[in-house]
Amino acid sequence: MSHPEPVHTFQVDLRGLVDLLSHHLYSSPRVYLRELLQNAVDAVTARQAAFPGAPARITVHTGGTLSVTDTGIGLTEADVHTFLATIGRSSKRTPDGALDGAGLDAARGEFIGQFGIGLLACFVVADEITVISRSAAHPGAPAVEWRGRSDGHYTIRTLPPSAVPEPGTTVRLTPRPGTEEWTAPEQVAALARHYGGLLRHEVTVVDPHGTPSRINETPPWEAPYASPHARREALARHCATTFGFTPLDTIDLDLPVAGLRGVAYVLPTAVNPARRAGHRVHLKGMLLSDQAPELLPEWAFFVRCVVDTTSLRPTASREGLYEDETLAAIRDALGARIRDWLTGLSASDPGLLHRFLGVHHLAVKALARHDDELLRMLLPWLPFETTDGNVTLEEFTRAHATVLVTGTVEEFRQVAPIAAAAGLGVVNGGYTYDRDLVHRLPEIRPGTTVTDLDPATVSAHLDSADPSAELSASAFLSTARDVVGQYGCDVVLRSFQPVTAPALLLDNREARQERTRAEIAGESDGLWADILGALRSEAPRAQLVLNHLNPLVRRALTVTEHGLAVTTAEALYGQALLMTRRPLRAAESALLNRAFIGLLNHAMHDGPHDGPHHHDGSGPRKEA
Ligand SMILES: Nc1ncnc2c1ncn2[C@@H]1O[C@H](COP(=O)(O)OP(=O)(O)OP(=O)(O)O)[C@@H](O)[C@H]1O
Repeated sequence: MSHPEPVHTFQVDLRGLVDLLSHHLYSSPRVYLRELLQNAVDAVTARQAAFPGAPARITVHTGGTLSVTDTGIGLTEADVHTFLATIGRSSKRTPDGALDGAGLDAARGEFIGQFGIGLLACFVVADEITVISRSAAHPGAPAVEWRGRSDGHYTIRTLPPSAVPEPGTTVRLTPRPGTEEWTAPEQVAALARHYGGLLRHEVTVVDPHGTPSRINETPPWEAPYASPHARREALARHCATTFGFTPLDTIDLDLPVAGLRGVAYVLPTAVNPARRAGHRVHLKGMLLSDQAPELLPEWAFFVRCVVDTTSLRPTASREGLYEDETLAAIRDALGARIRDWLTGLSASDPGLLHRFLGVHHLAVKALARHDDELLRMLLPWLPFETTDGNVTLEEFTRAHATVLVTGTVEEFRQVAPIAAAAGLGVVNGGYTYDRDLVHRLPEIRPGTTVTDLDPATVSAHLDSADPSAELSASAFLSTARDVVGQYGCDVVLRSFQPVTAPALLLDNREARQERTRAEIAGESDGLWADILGALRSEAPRAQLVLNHLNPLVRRALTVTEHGLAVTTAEALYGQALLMTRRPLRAAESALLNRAFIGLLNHAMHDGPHDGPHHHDGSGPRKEA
């Protein structure tokens, strides 16, 4: 015979549970006021639903004892046992509504509370809470007084109706020694404004002298204004008091399906894209979080939002947004709104667009790389560093049918003046996103050509020296080719502006890599040398372009004494190296030193210096 096994119920250590919920769920004791306001709002909402036109007021009295009184639905004695005295039970969902069940979904439509634990937050600042209530739904029922203690015990007594003349609820608490700072009158007023500034029902805080202050106001995006200008000004002021900056512009956010309204303020200064901005999210007026980056897509880091919504879900601590499909959908929709604003600007307010891009171009560039439509609309407006200065691609392409892009900032710095003088249009592609973006220009402006700048392109655009000059320079050029050839570099003679530049070293990444490979291969032996040798590529070599217009070069071309020619070639190459602004390798620094000492020796009529010199007479000479 098997007996049915006895079923037990979990035993709950009330003190432990109350302590856990009240002290560890919330980040700061200050949330007690939010929970009290929230319960009052929900009670008023419930009464309004049952009795439209009933009074809807919430009053906070400050002083030694704090009380929050509402004209809400109130509680009968039975309600108190069921809802107030049962942790985790809430009147705001159906009894079988599990935390994500249907009952909860229904409740979310109207109420802010849902978990049935909010009141416990009061035990962070007080050891005892008193609730005095009279039901609006059962006006004949006696008023009831509930006293709950943080050790989990409570008492209930009924009061004569005269003790509580109007339906509604008052929650009263006296701070525990040490927590008075959270219930001090100014603190309570500040907290009430912080959390309840956008509540829809009248909220008043009364100071110990009996002076009332109205706490809540119509959200500034909903208030009526005399003109669009007045509205803009009011919103700018709201942004300044809320976030501490005057916005470049204000974007209205309105998603009726999500019961969401609010504004996005455009930051007037650049911010670090990696630091996502915190947005203020209100739930049915009550502030849920003032640090919610998850409200917007990552790319929208140039705005700060304030929104009020009916559809987002809070986490149990009410300090964050519950990451669900609704939040994801809202994020996408708000992202689309901000993007529309941006694309609309080019038509509606180009001046503002320019100012915006002046500050946030990096954000837009990051965004445009993944968004074809945005790219099409904004690429022509984006500023780039070019040989024509800091201009938009629109202006730039008017002057240059072919757009050359450098791969690095250094390349641009070195080549830009010479390329510009030769009539070439070069864009600095060395900054984040720029090279990628410029390469997409032909998609938007058919007929435009975009090419990576390589040494051959530049030297092809420089005028050749006339043949007779080339001929008379051939002896020096040959020596120079031997000398500079050791560094994987060719030498050519051209005429280019500015005349002050003696030489230009055109180098690109592949050429540099090939030199590194050759260098390592030269130093290693055995297997490594073979492998590296096999990797030898036909990468373009660097080019030292000597400027035939430059007086120093003209003088160098006349040097006939071999030792001096070698030293001069080294000096010219060294100077061009310095102009590339890239760090010198050890061999290059050594070359520079050697060249200077060599020149010095010659100047002192010492003749060629006699230290170890691997070019001495060893290079293939073309003439005696
Ligand atoms: N001011 C009030 N007027 C009427 N009923 C109230 C009031 N305050 C609390 N209650 C009742 O007590 C219950 C428990 O309140 P509590 O704040 O602990 O949880 P909740 O508001 O339901 O949910 P949450 O944990 O999300 O705040 C409420 O569901 C409500 O029925």
